[in-house]
Amino acid sequence: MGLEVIKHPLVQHKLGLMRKSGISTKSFRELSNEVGSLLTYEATSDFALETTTIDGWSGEAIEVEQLKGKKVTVVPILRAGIGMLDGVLDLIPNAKVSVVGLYRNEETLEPVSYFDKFVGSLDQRISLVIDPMLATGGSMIATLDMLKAKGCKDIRVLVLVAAPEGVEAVLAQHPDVRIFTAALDEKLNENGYIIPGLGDAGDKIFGTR
Ligand SMILES: O=P(O)(O)OC[C@H]1O[C@H](OP(=O)(O)OP(=O)(O)O)[C@H](O)[C@@H]1O
Ligand SMILES: O=c1cc[nH]c(=O)[nH]1
Ligand SMILES: [Mg+2]
Repeated sequence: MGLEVIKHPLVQHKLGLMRKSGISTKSFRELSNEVGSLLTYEATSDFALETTTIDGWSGEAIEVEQLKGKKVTVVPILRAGIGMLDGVLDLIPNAKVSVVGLYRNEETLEPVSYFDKFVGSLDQRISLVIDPMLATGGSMIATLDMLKAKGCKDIRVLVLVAAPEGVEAVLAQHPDVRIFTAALDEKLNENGYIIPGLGDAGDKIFGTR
C-alpha cells in the first residue's frame, strides 16, 4: 500500500532532537515513545467507528462514537522496538502485544531470529509492527513473513527512520503493507547504518554503550 512520511511539525521537531550527538538515554527513550505515539495517531486515522447509545451526564441518553470491529496487536521487534511500545500503548491501552526477537548479523546484515511469542487471534486483528529503524529491511521482512504465516491481513509498520533501500525491499515483498515513518533518510552507509539516521537505536534505548 506504500509509504507515508509524517510531516507533522511535532514529529519533525522531536525526530530532529533525537539526531543530536550525545543525546542522553533518558531523552532518547522519551522521544522514541513520543514519536511512537504520534505515528500511532496517524496510522490509526482510518479505523472504523460505530455509534452507540450511553447515559450522558445529564441523565439523557446520548449517542457517541466508539471504535468498531477489529482490535489491535502491537508487535515490537526486539530489542529496539520496545523503545516505542509505551508510546503506542498510551493511545491503544487495550492492545495485545506479540513480540519478535531479531538481531542483525553485523557482517552479513541478515536478520537472526532468537525469539517470538504471538498472542491472540492475529488473523482477526490489525497488527502495528514497531521498530525505530528500517535499514536494509531484512528484519522487517522477516517479521512480516511471520505475521502473514499467522494469517494477519492488515499490517501497518511504524518506524522512526527509514532508508530508501529498506522501504523498497519491504514493499517489493509485501506490497499490501503500509509503512508510516517520521523520516525517509538519504541512504545506508557501508556498514548498513542509516545516514543521517539516529545511530544504533537499540544501544541508545538500552544504554548498551
Ligand atoms: O532493516 P535492517 O537492516 O534489518 O536493520 C534494522 C534492524 O536493526 C536494528 O536492530 P538490531 O539488529 O541492532 O538489534 P537490537 O534491536 O537488539 O539492537 C533495528 O532496531 C532493526 O531491528
Ligand atoms: O542505522 C541503523 C541501522 C540499523 N539499526 C540501527 O539501530 N540503526
Ligand atoms: Mg532489532
